[in-house]
Amino acid sequence: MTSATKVNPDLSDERKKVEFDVEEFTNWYYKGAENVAEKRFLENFFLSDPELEDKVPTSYLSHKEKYENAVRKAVLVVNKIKELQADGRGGVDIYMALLGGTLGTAIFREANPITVHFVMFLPAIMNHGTSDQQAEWISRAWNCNIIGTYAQTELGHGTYIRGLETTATYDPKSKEFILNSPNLTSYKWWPGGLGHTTNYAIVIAQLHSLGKCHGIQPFIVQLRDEETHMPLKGIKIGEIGNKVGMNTVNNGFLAFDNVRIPLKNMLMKNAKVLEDGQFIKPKSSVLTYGTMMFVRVVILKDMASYLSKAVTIALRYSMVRRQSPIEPNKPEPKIIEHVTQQYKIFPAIAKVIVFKITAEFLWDMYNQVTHDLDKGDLERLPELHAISCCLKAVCTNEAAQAVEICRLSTGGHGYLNSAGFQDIYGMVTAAQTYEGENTVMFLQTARYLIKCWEKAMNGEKLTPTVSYLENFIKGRNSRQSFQNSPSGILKAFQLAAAKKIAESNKHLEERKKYLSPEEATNQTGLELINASELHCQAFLLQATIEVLEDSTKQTSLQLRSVLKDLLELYSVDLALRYTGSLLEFANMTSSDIEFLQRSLEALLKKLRYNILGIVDGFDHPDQILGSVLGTYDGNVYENLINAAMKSPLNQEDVNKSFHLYLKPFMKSNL
Ligand SMILES: Cc1cc2nc3c(=O)[nH]c(=O)nc-3n(C[C@H](O)[C@H](O)[C@H](O)COP(=O)(O)OP(=O)(O)OC[C@H]3O[C@@H](n4cnc5c(N)ncnc54)[C@H](O)[C@@H]3O)c2cc1C
Repeated sequence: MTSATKVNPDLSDERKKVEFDVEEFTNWYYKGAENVAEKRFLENFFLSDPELEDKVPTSYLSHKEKYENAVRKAVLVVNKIKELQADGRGGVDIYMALLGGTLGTAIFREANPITVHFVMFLPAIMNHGTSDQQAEWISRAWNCNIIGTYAQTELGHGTYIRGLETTATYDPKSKEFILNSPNLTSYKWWPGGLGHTTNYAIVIAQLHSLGKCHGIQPFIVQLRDEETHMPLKGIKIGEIGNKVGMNTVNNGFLAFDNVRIPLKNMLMKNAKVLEDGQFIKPKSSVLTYGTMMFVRVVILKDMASYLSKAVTIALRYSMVRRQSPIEPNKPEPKIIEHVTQQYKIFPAIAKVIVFKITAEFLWDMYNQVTHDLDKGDLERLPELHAISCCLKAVCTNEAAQAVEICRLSTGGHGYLNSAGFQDIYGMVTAAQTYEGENTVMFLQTARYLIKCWEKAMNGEKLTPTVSYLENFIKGRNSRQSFQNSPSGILKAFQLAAAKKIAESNKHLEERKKYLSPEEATNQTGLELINASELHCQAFLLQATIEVLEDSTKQTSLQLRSVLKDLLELYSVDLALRYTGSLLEFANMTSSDIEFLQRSLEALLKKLRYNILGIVDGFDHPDQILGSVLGTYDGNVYENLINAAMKSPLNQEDVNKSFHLYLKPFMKSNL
């Protein structure tokens, strides 16, 4: 972690003031010293390889060069993983660390072009393929003899997958499907790696057989020749162009003109087509939820990781940057002394911990539910689906907002690409849209909440994440006054969520009297989203309170006290951000708000000298941060000028444009 250069005294002085053992926090955060050792080993193994280092910052490369460099590195990384595995080291976790997360994004600042192969193509074959199909494809895919993507979204449809227009028509004579893109809006659009990287895809298409449409089904389709990589006959393929971020993912488009694939290429674990064209319905559609939820857990973990990078950069910079005397005639303070600056960064640091804890909580819940599923028990599946939808939406929304605030907290220098915020933001904001657009995610959770409300009103027992609705209906907590503590704030959120769900349901029912149920839901959408968000915020707080209480039993008093302060800061900030809902629904008064405001200010002050230990404890080496403002040594001005000197324009004193354009132009006006 330590840098070879001399540490800026402003930062080393700050480090001396931290009251807890930073390594103890790191071990707690990564759940054990063994995990920390493994993390550090992997970081060193990959980041010390000169072939994976970018001599010229990739932001100076052309779009094409960036892509080619990313493919080169993707191959190197997979080969290095195989090298590790040959030494008996590491399993699937290594792939997770390198495809996204902090290590993956240190190597691929704008993401890895073959990530979708591992996180969607392979899991799709495992989840939707029969054992014969798995035997045929998995080892070739796992060894990267073929590289695939997941092609669902089209130009015309993303969210509404039933509206997809690509067709797969079964021909019983040849025992083949014929794939077609009947119009421009049916072009596949967005799949990662589809442009020029992959040669296979899972294509989601409308299945037609014996003159009937049987809805969307997954097909495995070869797109390019395995030797020449040329697109196969009838396949039109390319890249969709530059994006806000993730520019090395090579998202592509794809169209089919009478492309034939054999019957065995429809993934048939669930629905089936027989040789004569007969369609056999799947036994249960819920079985397909598994992959989606797994990906959402990964997204939550990634949000914590990406935000932890942004807060580390913002906080370290704030402890070496001096600006604007607070009192006249006094020296300029570190900008962290401005209380408004503390408020920009400290709550975001608390969010990192809350998101990480909740991701792990969700992961345990996912494993429990999958275990129940294997025994044929589907009871908790809708609950898991509902909570994973709103968590995905809240955590990606909040992470995107927080990363942007971190950037703003570093003033003008944060706007430089070398500060590192742009790539982090590109990764985070993309997750607000992919794997289920956030508004739609909130609405899916709301649908579940309304169903639970109806059940609770009928006296039925509810599953744990919604059991607070039963308490509310029984009038157990509706009269309680607001209490300023994490558990008090949690109760207030549960009360507000319950009342908002009740109110949304009331308005929904009123509208259903003169509108169709669907249009009534549409008209009630704003309130439903609000209810869903309150429910989710309550869950995040509840999970964190429970896990922190349990996991800090063995920690030192000093660390426990700082984690308690962070939890309080998180909950107080949350309450202040939602005063509208809490005043309306949760017995909050204006004097409660005044008290919360004082608590917030007191907590910022309390955390002021310990907070650096938390970001240092996230344990991100400089290469992971990839930021001139966030290095461990805090020598930001030296870093800034060194980075500027890497600009290709600075490699010569006079650029040719002077002789070509500026000089003739300037002299012509003599
Ligand atoms: C970086 C990135 C990577 C991606 N990778 C892949 C990939 O590998 N494979 C793949 O198949 N796809 C991929 N996608 C596509 C992604 O899954 C879709 O963009 C996403 O599902 C949203 O669909 P859409 O773009 O059609 O938006 P739309 O569905 O058109 O949404 C536009 C607006 O309409 C609103 N809206 C839509 N429906 C409703 C509703 N029912 N109620 C209320 N509001 C609604 C939305 O909230 C949004 O504001 C990727 C996208 C991105 C950005």
